[in-house]
Amino acid sequence: MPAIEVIGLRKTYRRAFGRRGHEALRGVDLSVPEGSAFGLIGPNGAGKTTFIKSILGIVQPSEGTVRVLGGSPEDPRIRARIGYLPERLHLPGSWKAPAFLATVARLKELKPDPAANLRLLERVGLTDALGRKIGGYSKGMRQRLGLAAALLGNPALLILDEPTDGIDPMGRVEVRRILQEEVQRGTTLFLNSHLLAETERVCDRVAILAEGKVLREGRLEELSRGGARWAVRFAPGADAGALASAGFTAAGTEGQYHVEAADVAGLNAALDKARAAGALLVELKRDGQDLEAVLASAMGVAA
Ligand SMILES: Nc1ncnc2c1ncn2[C@@H]1O[C@H](COP(=O)(O)OP(=O)(O)OP(=O)(O)O)[C@@H](O)[C@H]1O
Repeated sequence: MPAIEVIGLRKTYRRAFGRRGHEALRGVDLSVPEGSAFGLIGPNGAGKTTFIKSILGIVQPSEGTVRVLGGSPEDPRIRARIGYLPERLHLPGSWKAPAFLATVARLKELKPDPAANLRLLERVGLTDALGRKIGGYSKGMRQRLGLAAALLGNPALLILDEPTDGIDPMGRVEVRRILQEEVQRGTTLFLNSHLLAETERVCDRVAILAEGKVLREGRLEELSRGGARWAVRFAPGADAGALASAGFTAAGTEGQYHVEAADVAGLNAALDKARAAGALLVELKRDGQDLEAVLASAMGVAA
């Protein structure tokens, strides 16, 4: 069962006095596998936030069906299993973080657990700010608190709209680590981020949305064409003949090779053969397009 299943989703925002509305989503089909880390990318105004609000039942679709965790997003039992970080977070400025989390936990009908809430605030890096009023928080601190609120109650599905907006580079590393831990725990992650490098590092599947339509969708390595090819650097002195018979082709520069591998197991099998022949691995990277290039070429198709 997919964590999110959307078929034929359309959303037209109505305008006053019967004027023609704005079509933010124009027939979106999307299936997000359970346990995946799914990234939604696309230009400003593509409909990403509208899509997220539709799968949360905040925006009423004009057409189409939305199923989340096997049920309706309007079902309170389904909503209780979703953690959501909105793009624009409204926080009570005169409150402190522990009181805010306790209130969110109560709204989510969770058992009061102040110690668990404090651990969560520590996890998002807010321990030093516990005594401060939220109104004095920086943008990044507000985002961290929003993330803590989304993580309350170990949700089965995490939907995050620009989670690292305003967070400094080191903070982004921490947030990324938290998201990776959540995915390892089995949580499905649905991420909308303008930071493509972020999406690339965290997500295994990506959909490109533009002008209310999905232009491309799939596994990250499938989208970044050439994803089956890896660039490998071995320490000087590697046996070129042995490397060739293990499937490595020399790339010109000393020690630099390419290898084709359909999956991670195939890649490791080739590396095992190289190491068995005495070659020492120095560097390994995917030899494909990055997400920015994938997005640019998809947008070219759309133009
Ligand atoms: N409440 C609304 N009423 C009318 N139009 C809206 C409303 N919300 C969004 N829109 C319009 O729908 C389109 C899609 O907006 P949306 O916020 O979903 O895009 P987005 O991909 O999230 O953009 P961004 O990356 O800039 O946040 C835009 O043209 C926007 O102006």
